[in-house]
Amino acid sequence: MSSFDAFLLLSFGGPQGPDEVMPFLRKVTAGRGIPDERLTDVAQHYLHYDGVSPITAQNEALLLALTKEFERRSITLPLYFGNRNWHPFLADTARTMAADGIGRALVLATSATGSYSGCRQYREDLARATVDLAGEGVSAPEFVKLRHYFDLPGFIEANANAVRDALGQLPPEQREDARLIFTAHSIPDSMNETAGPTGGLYLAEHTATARLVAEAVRGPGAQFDLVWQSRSGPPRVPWLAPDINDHLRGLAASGAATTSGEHAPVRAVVVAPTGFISDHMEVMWDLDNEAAETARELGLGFVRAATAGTDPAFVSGLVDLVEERLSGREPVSLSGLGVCGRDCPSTCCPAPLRPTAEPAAQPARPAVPATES
Ligand SMILES: CC1=C(CCC(=O)O)c2cc3nc(cc4[nH]c(cc5[nH]c(cc1n2)c(C)c5CCC(=O)O)c(CCC(=O)O)c4C)C(CCC(=O)O)=C3C
Ligand SMILES: [Fe+2]
Repeated sequence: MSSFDAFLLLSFGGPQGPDEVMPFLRKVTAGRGIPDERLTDVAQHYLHYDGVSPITAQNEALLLALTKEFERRSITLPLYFGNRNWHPFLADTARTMAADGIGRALVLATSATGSYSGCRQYREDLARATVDLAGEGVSAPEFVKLRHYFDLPGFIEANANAVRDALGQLPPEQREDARLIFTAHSIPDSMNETAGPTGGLYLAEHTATARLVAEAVRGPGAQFDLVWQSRSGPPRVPWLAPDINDHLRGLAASGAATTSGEHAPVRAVVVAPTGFISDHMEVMWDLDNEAAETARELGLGFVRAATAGTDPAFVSGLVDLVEERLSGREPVSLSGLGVCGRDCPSTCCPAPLRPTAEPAAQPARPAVPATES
């Protein structure tokens, strides 16, 4: 059994005012081949909310809820918070942890699934912070990233609660037939193809979450759609499709195939962003503004389900995940995909080739240790 002396919440980060929007976006997209028009577009999403991304406040709320749950269960690890792209930056947090005498920390990333963007890039961030601190003569803690939690019972329960609440907001006559649509962040097809030890893990994990939530709400074999949102990158590069807006148009035009093979008109949808653990900018802009507007134009009833956020079932599930590592308890996998993201081979989820980026603009990628138990 291994011992840990701290817990680190590791996230993406987001701007906290209008002046921070462009510097944040440049940092996120450096060397990524994202067209300038897309950057200007996304800047408008943030500026619409006075340049404040919701993600930092959401993470602070999660950290507070986790702190309380640690206390309730008498887990004495101190909790820290650091980000990849904005304050508090991971390297600063790691420096504080080192000064506090932390030797080994469990890390929870705010992405529940695998892929380069959702998993490996966080491992690289941890490795880079360690290298950066070593350059200052500081020895960073050893970081151990927790496994993926896309099928954690508490995550499924929190999302199922949210879908039930959303269905309850539809007019009674639309509830039973409302289409359950799950969304996650689109990624390039090629990133999905290389996700996980044998490929396709991003799609497999999001499909598992969607199925488990749909079945928790409507019973075994329940119908559901899994679609994608927030695509970026040049149009000629294929990303996971269909996009939520195209999907809504398709449903309105041709209806949905029922189990008996007929096409029934779709009158209402519940859209559950199970690919996000809290209300990120992508959820607020791409769903609450854009997709809601598409549905309105099509005359479709539309309710967006809440994200897991600080739902007590989710918070408790995350602390189960911590206790699993503290006590060596057997992991629970509801989906049958098994334990994902724990002992990753070094070839797992490789950084995508970015043909449009200047080689010099590529940040140096520190080696990621193959295993880390
Ligand atoms: C899989 C995935 C998650 C995981 C889900 C999770 O971890 O929750 C995620 C999270 C997030 N992505 C975020 C923001 C952005 N992502 C971008 C760009 C990209 N994301 C990608 C994928 C993902 N992204 C990809 C393949 C790109 C293309 C560039 C590249 O190959 O790296 C861009 C650039 C502009 C644009 O093109 O949109 C921005 C601003 C925020 C913060 C939101 C806030 O402020 O609330 C969060 C949590
Ligand atoms: Fe992103």
